[in-house]
Amino acid sequence: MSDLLESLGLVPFFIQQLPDLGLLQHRLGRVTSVQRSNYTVFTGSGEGRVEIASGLRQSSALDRPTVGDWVILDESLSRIEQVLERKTLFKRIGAGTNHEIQPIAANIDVLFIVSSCNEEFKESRLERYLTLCAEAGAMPVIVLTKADLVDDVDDYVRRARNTQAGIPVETANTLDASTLDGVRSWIDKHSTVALVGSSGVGKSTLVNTLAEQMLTATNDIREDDKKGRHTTTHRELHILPSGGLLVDVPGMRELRVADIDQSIGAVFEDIAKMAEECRFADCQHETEPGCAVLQAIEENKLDPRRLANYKKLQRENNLATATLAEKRAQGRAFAKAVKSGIDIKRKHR
Ligand SMILES: Nc1nc2c(ncn2[C@@H]2O[C@H](COP(=O)(O)OP(=O)(O)OP(=O)(O)O)[C@@H](O)[C@H]2O)c(=O)[nH]1
Ligand SMILES: [Zn+2]
Repeated sequence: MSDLLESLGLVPFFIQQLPDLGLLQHRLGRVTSVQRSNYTVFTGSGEGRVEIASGLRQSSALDRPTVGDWVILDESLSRIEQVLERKTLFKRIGAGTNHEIQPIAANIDVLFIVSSCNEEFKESRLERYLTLCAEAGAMPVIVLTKADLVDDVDDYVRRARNTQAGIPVETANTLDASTLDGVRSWIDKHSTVALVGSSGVGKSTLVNTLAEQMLTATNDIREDDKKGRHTTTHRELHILPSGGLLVDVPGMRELRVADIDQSIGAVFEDIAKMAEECRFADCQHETEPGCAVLQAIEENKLDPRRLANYKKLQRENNLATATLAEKRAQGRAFAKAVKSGIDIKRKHR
């Protein structure tokens, strides 16, 4: 296997899916950026711009390639023929008219959920990101930045640890590389990481310090296109100089709730467990008698804020699911109306 493929994060999970190991030579690659129907793919023989085969173009949005995907190219190395099964997938509800669920980034192993030790820090925000991370199937790590600016870092760490059982929490001054050993310990040479967090918490600074200032230099590569103009290739998957990969796509920064029903239970395991003791199986933990969750709040075993956020995320998920179903029904009705319009026209001819 080429060193390049290895440094791109190729692991047995993907190799095992190849029908023929000969594909490793030139035809297996990883998607490093997507721009409309243009895909940049890195293979063992370097970087190339490709399109997708017509079969894939007709498949649902979720099945089409996205940044981080491992793909197989056709023999002419100009089209993506197949997308390998993904380890993890971050997705969102598309902004288009049909509200399709679209992939944002695939095969991210570790998600750094970045928050700073100041007013920006909110448990509810962390819980939201944790739920989305559980939905994607990635490993979450909370990174608390600006630790150099406060005296009570331990208090932030304690609060962050309470957002999900067993969640790792690292602290950092992102301007000082010597404080990043904890963060670095989560990045091994085959792993792909991504960051989420509010504006200003230090994501870019963290990335730049991790990459020893080299990333921004390699970020955008100017090259000549066929018409002799300068174009800028923007990569969204970067190889870190110290090994490991970083996905930086705009969509990751504004993660929104979409179909997280199962994952809410994973993050709020404590509440789910308590709810098993409620008298009524469908207890909403509002005013019901014999509610074990409300009792836990009364006994100071559960933060009322956490219960409120749990309910809020559930409501949002229900709403997103309902909106999606409604839009799809509207879409079908519209398609039917158009079709019957065509039928009517035909009859009149
Ligand atoms: N003292 C201190 N300052 C920090 C730290 N992290 C970030 N900053 C500062 O906070 C400001 C915002 O940092 P950015 O890295 O731009 O934040 P960001 O999360 O990338 O923000 P967006 O690009 O808007 O999403 C900059 O002025 C940084 O120098 C830290 O750990 N300690
Ligand atoms: Zn209850």
